[in-house]
Amino acid sequence: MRIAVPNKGRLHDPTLDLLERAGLHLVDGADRKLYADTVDPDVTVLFARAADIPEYVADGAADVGITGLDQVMESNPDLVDLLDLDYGTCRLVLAAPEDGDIDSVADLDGGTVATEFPSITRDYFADKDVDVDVAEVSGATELTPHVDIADAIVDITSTGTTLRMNRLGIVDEVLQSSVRLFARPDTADDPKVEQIRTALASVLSADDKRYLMMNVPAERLEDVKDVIPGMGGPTVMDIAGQEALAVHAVVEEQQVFETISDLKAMGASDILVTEIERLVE
Ligand SMILES: Nc1ncnc2c1ncn2[C@@H]1O[C@H](COP(=O)(O)OP(=O)(O)OP(=O)(O)O)[C@@H](O)[C@H]1O
Ligand SMILES: O=P(O)(O)OC[C@H]1O[C@H](OP(=O)(O)OP(=O)(O)O)[C@H](O)[C@@H]1O
Repeated sequence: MRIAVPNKGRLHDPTLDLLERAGLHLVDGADRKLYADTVDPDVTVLFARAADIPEYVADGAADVGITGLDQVMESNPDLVDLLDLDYGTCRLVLAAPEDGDIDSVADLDGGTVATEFPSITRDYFADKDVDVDVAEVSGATELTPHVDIADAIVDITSTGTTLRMNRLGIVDEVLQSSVRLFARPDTADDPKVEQIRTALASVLSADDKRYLMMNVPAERLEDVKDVIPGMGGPTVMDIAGQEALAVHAVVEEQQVFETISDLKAMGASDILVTEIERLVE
């Protein structure tokens, strides 16, 4: 099983972090290599450009890939999106000069749009029934409307800084993107692919949860159970030679603060809150 991951750029580090947290540590992950083995003898990592990864998966050079949805949609929309990994979050937008006369998609009829995403852009305008020339560029897209190469652009934005700096305003949103785990339709159901999907999903599930451990007076157990919004109820254990019970539960991170106040009011003591590495649901 081969996983294609970004070899550089903003997606490289978070992707390797995620693999590591999922238990797929690289065993010889020196930078700038093409391949790396992982601790799982059946899983190899293939490093490739973020934009090339969908092609590698489609061609069979890799079995699954991790890259932005924008890259998948541009290269091969037939690939199967298995899991939203929740980073590399950005939007592909149609933008035009703020002081120009393009206020709507229809205003671009007969015009030119520059983009690094020609396929998505063509599909978008075909869908809107607006006739444009698409000029493919390989970077610095934001400059093109100011040098008369294009009337508008389709490009990535996240904070909006780049558009603002180039005095471009958003006309419409074309696609919301984030990093995905994806596969070919014929391998999407493979048990090993499912194993990788489960491992990555377990890291995401653990991210917004905390493990709570505490001692609870036996007579307050039912009250404590009521305030712990844990998954499937808490685990309750006797403590040798003591009246109190040990109670463990998984709770949503954003509920930890409130839950602890309630628990203390019920006499819970020695409350420990820890992070969870993985949670297989
Ligand atoms: N500003 C951003 N905020 C969040 N995600 C982004 C941003 N820009 C790009 N991305 C996501 O990261 C992916 C890769 O972008 P990045 O800029 O790291 O690669 P790249 O520069 O195209 O790589 P290469 O240099 O190999 O061509 C994009 O396809 C998109 O999904
Ligand atoms: O809305 P913002 O937060 O300003 O982000 C948007 C910018 O981020 C990306 O470029 P990046 O910084 O990765 O440079 P590159 O595409 O030249 O690698 C993208 O191509 C935009 O230009």
